[in-house]
Amino acid sequence: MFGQDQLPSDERPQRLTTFTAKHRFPDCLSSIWGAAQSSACEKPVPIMELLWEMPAALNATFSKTITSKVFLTLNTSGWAPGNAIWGADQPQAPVPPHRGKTLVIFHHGHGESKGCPTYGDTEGTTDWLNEMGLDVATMMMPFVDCNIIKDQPPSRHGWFQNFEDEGLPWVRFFVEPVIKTINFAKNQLGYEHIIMAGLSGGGWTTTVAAAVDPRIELSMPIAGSIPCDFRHTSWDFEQYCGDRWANIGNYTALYVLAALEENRTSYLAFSYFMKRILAVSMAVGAIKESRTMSRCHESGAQVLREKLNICEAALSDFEVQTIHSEIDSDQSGVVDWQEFLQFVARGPKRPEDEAKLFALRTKRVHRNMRLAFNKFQTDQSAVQKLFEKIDKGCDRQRLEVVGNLVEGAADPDESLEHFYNRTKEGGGNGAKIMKGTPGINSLEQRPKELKAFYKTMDTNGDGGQVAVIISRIQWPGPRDHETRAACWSRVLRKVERCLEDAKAADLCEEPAVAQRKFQEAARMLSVVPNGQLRAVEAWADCGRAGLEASEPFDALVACELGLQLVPEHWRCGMTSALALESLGLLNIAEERLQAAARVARTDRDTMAAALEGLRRVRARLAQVEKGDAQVLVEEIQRMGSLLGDEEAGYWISCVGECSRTAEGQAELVQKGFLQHNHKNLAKPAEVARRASVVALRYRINKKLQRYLSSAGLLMGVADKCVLPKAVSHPMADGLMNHDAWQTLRQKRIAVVDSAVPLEVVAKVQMELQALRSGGVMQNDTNDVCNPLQEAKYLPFAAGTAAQQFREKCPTTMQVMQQLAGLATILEDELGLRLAVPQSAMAACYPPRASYKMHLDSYFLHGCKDDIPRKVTVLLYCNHGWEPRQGGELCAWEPFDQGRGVSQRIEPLAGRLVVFMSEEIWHEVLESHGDRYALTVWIHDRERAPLAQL
Ligand SMILES: O=C(O)CCC(=O)C(=O)O
Ligand SMILES: [Fe+2]
Repeated sequence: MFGQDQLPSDERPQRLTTFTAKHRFPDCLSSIWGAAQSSACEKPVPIMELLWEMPAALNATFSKTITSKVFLTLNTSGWAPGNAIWGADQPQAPVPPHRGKTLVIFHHGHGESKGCPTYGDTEGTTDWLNEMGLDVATMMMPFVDCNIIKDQPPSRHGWFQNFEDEGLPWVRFFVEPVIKTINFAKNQLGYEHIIMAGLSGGGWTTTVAAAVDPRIELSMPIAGSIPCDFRHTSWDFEQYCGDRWANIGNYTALYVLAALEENRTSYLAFSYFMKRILAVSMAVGAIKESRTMSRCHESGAQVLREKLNICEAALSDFEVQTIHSEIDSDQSGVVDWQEFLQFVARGPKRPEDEAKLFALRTKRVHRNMRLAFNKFQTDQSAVQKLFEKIDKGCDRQRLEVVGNLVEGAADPDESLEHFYNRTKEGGGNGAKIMKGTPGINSLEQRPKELKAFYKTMDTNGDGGQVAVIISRIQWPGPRDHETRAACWSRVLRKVERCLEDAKAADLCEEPAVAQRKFQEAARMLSVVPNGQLRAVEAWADCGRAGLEASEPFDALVACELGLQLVPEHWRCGMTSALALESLGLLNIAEERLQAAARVARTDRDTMAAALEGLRRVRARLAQVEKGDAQVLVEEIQRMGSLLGDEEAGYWISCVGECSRTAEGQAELVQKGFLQHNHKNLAKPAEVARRASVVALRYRINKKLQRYLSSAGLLMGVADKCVLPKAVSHPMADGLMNHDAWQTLRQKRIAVVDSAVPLEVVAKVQMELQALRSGGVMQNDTNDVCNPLQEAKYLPFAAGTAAQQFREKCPTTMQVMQQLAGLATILEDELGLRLAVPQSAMAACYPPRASYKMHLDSYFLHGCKDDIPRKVTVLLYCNHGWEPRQGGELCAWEPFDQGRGVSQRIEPLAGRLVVFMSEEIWHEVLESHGDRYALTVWIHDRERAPLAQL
């Protein structure tokens, strides 16, 4: 695979231009600061621009021409001999630059020159190299900085996931421009030596390029990668250690290849990653001496820093402690030889990581299957065949129900009768399927029997909802000629078997199996006549086993499902509190334990258990509040492992970086992760610890909401979606004009005034005010970033719940549907594949409420299971809003986390704001009035669960 004969041989770029750019030399600017006109530092620089074009096609949808620009600049020794280019000895008339023998390729990775004004030279590195007498080819990765293209994929490098999924090589799009540039430099321009250096993503590219192309004699990757064994947290798609190609070489092999031949050298500059390596070396050192290493006290870290002659910023106590605890797998506080060897040997692949990877793969397979199913459904006879298969000899009635459900948009709370009538009237695919389904018409003509059918489905006597039917589909119903009673006893036999298996697994200490079996039993028991009490018990056991299997999210969901059946169930309540405790959500755990203690008042033992839990959680809360370093580190680890390396790594490294400077600490306060009085603590590590706990807890809470929502316990977070065409709206077209679409494409955010007529907005506002005074909107006390906001997710698509709201707030419903109708147009205008959840958010920011700086989805920042929000659509409904009432929305430029300038958008009535949920950091400033808004989030179809089979 390696070696020049495998590399592309192109040596002529698709376009070659030369031009002279007025270039402002950064070095110069600083030396004349305040003294002269900055234009005095601008000099014409001759530049040769190469353009490489690579077609990257997967199929009709994923096809782009990837362009890579390379800027060749010659050494500027003519301008200034030596290093001090603006010194007194600068020649009056410069000697024209001449080409040397060595070309340095400097790769800027993700580049940050903001739109390429300085031929990609982000921070003057190219200048500096030129001044040193070197010729430089400056380049960067596809889709960034100078390589941004017209129909840029919004996910940037995440776009290559599609290639990864299909097993097609995509690393070439990053590396081949480098190789071709070397071809050009050597064969066309006659350079004799090639050096390559790069920063960050450029460091990564340097590592990969130097491994495959032996013509690179000297390579210097800076902060680009780290061996995967060190649990590297990547910042962008191409660098994931999970990618197939990275598994081949695990980076380490690539480093070796870069210096394999005698005449080749590679300097690796780890910078940021250095810390982890140092920490491990420290462990080795300590182990060599004493064979064990006790938890690193701060003084220990200090000794280490002194020995290595590095400062605290390079290796913080926090870092040392974190790595120590990572190695200390039994958490005894002491690392022994065994643990250390294990750590080094196992790299990132612990059994639980393997399991997670496996789950991810399974999810992917499921997603593909779902997509396949969607295609399948359009063919009526195929659907019928499918039913036959699912039905497997069960009664006709079930078959028809499946038919109804295929039509989608099933609201679990909708009454069966309403659901049946709606699908019948609904037209489209569902109606066709029903008409073609044998037996359905005959039932329709016999209303009495239809009613009887509803009744048989209403097993728990609460009126019969779609949810019951859905759960019934999950177990085998009565077979042909089987009586209903016989069917139930068959199900009960299955339940008993499940429970036996579960208990056996309990005895064998296989909690994951027990959890699954208890869950299966609980599901069946929930629909068996009079099964509720046993169902709750099974849910409680499922929760307990889930906790033992270290699956607190699942455990919590199980207990909540139990509590839905019997709200006062003590064991479910208690286990749910324990699950919250192990999630690190101590505040809610405390509330739950208080409630459990109240319920348990009559029973001494249970009361004692609740009080014991309460004492433990309160003590923990107090330690966290006090800032106890060890406790905070433990909480960070606990929540970090629940979030996964990638997401946790993102938040911990962001917070860690911010804690080091006053400016960064202010940003943490702005994001809601740091209390004012914790700024300027003696050590940045203390700030980092406190803020990391808050940030991780915030993300855990969000993750929990996704779990609850997927289990149908919470509306509005991970709702099932429908395809955009199912919610297209004739008036959506009028919301945005040509210019607005253009702005959205380019700036990733667009603001449209009077998108909805004022009289309509006034009605919406009145309806929302009425909802709010009816106590329908609620505040999430755990959302530290969004304090005091009150919100309600309104189902706007179908079902009885939507019916209810339609009666209460008809105009709001219409407007929400109109906003959701933007999805089809968004698909066309931005080339996206979208899906629309079936609810939207109505929110009120009362006085003092705000929303700290955030993204609406962190998918591109490592949180791969975040809500798949792609586009945020907001409509403000505040008649006569005045500037003194505050509440402006501040939005930064794409991917700018609040460092540059932001636009301030007042929440004026009828104003529509549309932006890319994963790209635009935004904040709502403190409101001084009751500020109303409607928000529809449009999801990425690839990752959204569709409301169909
Ligand atoms: O109401 C607004 O202006 C924005 C609210 C927001 O950012 C959100 O709910 O995610
Ligand atoms: Fe937001």
